[in-house]
Amino acid sequence: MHATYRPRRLCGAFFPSLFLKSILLCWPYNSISQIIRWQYLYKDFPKHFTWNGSQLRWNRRLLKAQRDRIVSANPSEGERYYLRLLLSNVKGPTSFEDLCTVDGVNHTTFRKAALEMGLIENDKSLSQCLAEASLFQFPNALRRLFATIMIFCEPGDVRKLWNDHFDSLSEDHRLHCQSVERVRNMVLTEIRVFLQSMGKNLHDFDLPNITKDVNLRNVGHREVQEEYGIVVEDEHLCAKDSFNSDQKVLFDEIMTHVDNDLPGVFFIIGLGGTGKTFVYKALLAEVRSRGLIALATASSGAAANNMPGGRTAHTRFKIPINLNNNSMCNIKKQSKATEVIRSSKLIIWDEASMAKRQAIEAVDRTLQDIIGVSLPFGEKIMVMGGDFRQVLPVIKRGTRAQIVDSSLRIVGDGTEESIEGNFIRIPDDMTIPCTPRGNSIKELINAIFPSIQNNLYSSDYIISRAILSTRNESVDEINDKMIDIFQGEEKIYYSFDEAEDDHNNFYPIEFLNSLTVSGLPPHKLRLKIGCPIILLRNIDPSHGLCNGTRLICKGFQHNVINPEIVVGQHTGKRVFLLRIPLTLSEDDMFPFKLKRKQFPIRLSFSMTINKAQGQTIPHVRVYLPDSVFSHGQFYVALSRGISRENTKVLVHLVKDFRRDGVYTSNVVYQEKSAMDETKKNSEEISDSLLGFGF
Ligand SMILES: Nc1ncnc2c1ncn2[C@@H]1O[C@H](COP(=O)(O)OP(=O)(O)OP(=O)(O)O)[C@@H](O)[C@H]1O
Repeated sequence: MHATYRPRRLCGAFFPSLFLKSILLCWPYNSISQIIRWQYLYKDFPKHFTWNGSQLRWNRRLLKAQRDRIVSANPSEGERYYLRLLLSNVKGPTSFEDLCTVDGVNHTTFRKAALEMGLIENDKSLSQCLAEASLFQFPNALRRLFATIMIFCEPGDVRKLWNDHFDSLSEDHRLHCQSVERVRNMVLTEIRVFLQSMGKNLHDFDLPNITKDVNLRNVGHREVQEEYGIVVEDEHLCAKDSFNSDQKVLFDEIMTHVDNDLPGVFFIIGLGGTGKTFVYKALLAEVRSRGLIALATASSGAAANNMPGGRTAHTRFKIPINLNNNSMCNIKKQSKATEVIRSSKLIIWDEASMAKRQAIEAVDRTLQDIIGVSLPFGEKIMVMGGDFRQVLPVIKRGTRAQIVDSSLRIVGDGTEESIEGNFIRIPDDMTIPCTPRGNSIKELINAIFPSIQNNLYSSDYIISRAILSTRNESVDEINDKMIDIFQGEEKIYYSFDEAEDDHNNFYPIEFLNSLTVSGLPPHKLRLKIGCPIILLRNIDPSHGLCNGTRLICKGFQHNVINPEIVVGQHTGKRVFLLRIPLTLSEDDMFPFKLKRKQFPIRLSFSMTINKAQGQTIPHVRVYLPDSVFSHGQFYVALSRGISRENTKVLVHLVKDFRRDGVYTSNVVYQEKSAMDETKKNSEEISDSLLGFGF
């Protein structure tokens, strides 16, 4: 891309002593008001204004906007690079002094200003992150944060971090214990537990040894102890008393297998909200109350969080990311993970319909191998469940045939009357009238977040509503508008992006920053106290931090965020999050590998339909500027709410499709797969909630 105005003027800001009449130097004297200036970045200014050299002033550009860019600068160029970075991020600066002023403090160098603004990474960010987190005084969460840093951030000097922050890490224990050695052992033991839950150990890092075990629960196989230690809730134990007939048949059948030590594989299929999770919880409680191990797993973190002791199937079985038809899970026969699986009486896998067929087959093969029995799932009692009307396994840019091949089964019954192929009519009482794009978003927001200013600090209010849409662009647009409306102190976190192995600087930072990538957080993350966020990675699944966990931001500092978990079994827990390096597992979108260091979260006033799968959201608005594009999306969107009255849809009308009423095109795959053949030979329990065993 080339600049279309003369470089002498563009470069003025880079060489102020040579070219005095640059934008920055002229702004104080020209007629453009401050309000207008604040709307534009330096690089965008020539798109909207032209420079009149004789009058030494900027005038509004009357002709079509010009394409432009600031000449590039390399980090090795020092101040020139940092000036460019500031100009690319600060809107409407009036002078160089103004550009270097952050929170009222004037900095003497561009680098210092960029650092204070969070535009460049601080060498001491990890230490600062721990220091800032200690101000919130949640020592247990601080120890988890320490473990998270060890796992995700590859700190250079672990021992120094430990020494520098030992006082804060041990603050609560020191109140009750005089012995420094015992306190150190207690802190290290807890950190060891957190590390182990994330698949690492204390001796993987340069940390002191535990000289004496202070926690008996950790003797022997910790994972096994942990499963035995899961508290059985009375509510779940008594759930069977309110079962409907289908649930009762299922529960009794599965418990007969448990009681008589019979192997069995069951698949529970039911529409969203028909009580599958209700049955899983009752089964888990019943088996655990007998002193046996029942493992709760699910394909998504959100569903795993809905069951006590729930883990994602990927974490529990260590399913490889890149799967083929012969894959095995990464579990060693002598490992603790194997011991837990061997000791279990029952395994539940919720949302198995969302898992890739190859993942389930890998678990089947692995269980047969580690248990040493060549029967399905090594003769374990395996209860899988799901709803094939919902979103199927995600195959990036996969064809319909590839998606079908990766799925266990497709049950798009497609009973809804459709016209012109796949258009279905949305009931009138569920539609919101469509207005031009900008207005419709405004109306959606007003409809679902009425009186938001009176509810800024009500987590229940905020978390019980969301706008769902198909694509990230719409979701980001809504979230941007919402965070504008949301009142309160704002914090902006910029990501630190790099193209791995790009030694020739082919991909400038500015370009990397501009990329919006599904599955990665934004470059510019705007947060306010009380705003809802959703986690994009499995950080610490056993403590509720899974991909899909919803949280509310309760506090922030420069390098750390302190949110509260607001859904699932860990509701109410305060945690710490920090910037971690993130890449995409299957990154074939760019000819380079994008590495983005950012808090692994997005705002969740609005989220994609796929991200909402497994979540229950009482007030839902579905925004469809374009129609859904994959099997089950529309069904998932409509089944997130808990009532028809509180679920409404706004569809942008399709050109050339003129009919009374609101129509949208739906995608339903009706192919049959191998699983259907199996089902034909098995006993169906009911249409609404069916299970089968073999
Ligand atoms: N027999 C029952 N008695 C009382 N409440 C029930 C019963 N069955 C289900 N529920 C309630 O109905 C709601 C929906 O049930 P549940 O979450 O188990 O459905 P689901 O099939 O797992 O839904 P999804 O597929 O969306 O996850 C829950 O609030 C649950 O407590």
